[in-house]
Amino acid sequence: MLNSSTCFEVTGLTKIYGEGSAQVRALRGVDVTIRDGEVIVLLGPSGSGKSTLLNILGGLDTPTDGHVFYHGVDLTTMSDRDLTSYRRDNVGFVFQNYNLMPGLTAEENVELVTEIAANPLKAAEALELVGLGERLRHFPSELSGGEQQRVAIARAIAKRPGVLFCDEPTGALDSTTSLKVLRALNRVVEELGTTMLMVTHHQGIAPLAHRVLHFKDGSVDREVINETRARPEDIHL
Ligand SMILES: Nc1ncnc2c1ncn2[C@@H]1O[C@H](COP(=O)(O)OP(=O)(O)OP(=O)(O)O)[C@@H](O)[C@H]1O
Repeated sequence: MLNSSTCFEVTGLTKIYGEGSAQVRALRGVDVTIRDGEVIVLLGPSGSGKSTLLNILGGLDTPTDGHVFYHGVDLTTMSDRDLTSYRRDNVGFVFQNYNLMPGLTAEENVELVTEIAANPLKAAEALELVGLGERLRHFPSELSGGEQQRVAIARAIAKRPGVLFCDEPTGALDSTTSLKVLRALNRVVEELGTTMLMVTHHQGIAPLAHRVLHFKDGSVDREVINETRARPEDIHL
């Protein structure tokens, strides 16, 4: 297992959406500790709270109760302004939809982030890391779905975030393309040491994790530790 310090300490995390009869308990007192450099895969049925946990840890949403400490600092008591700084300085997000700017090239899409980051990779370096060093001047419409997702990954990691959150990053891709995207993510975590949390419906991705959290009804129902992480070359989707 990793010999590193605590990245996230999550205690009693509860999220209730809505009120009265429309109330949904998305998280029911989640306790989990995540270490720096860990790769975590979150699995579980639709609606079991995976994205809600990711969004709260990423500072995109706030809990109803409980605490999230990032390197010892409690996100749940931060002002909106501090939470914005936390997101800007520490967090990268990759979603199922690539959300690239259609009028900008791959390089320019990544530069949108590198221009405002403190110690970024060069956009070209970030694109090189995800295997798109030859596609800098291409527009999103000139790239395949998997290539567009890799631009989105380059954009997310160019600021060298401490944590990378991926919500169904391969959800819109076929298995061959998914493996290319997973290879790019794997290279990022290995070369930059980024902590990564990935929500997926694809059980076959689980061997890539140090630890797999199985969600059920807003809780972590079961946790599986992989003694050895598989490489993307070794899994079949
Ligand atoms: N903004 C919101 N308003 C109201 N309910 C919400 C909101 N976001 C999520 N929920 C509800 O909270 C519960 C948990 O949702 P969440 O998206 O975390 O699940 P999930 O495990 O990520 O599901 P999926 O695999 O389908 O993405 C669901 O019942 C969902 O409908």
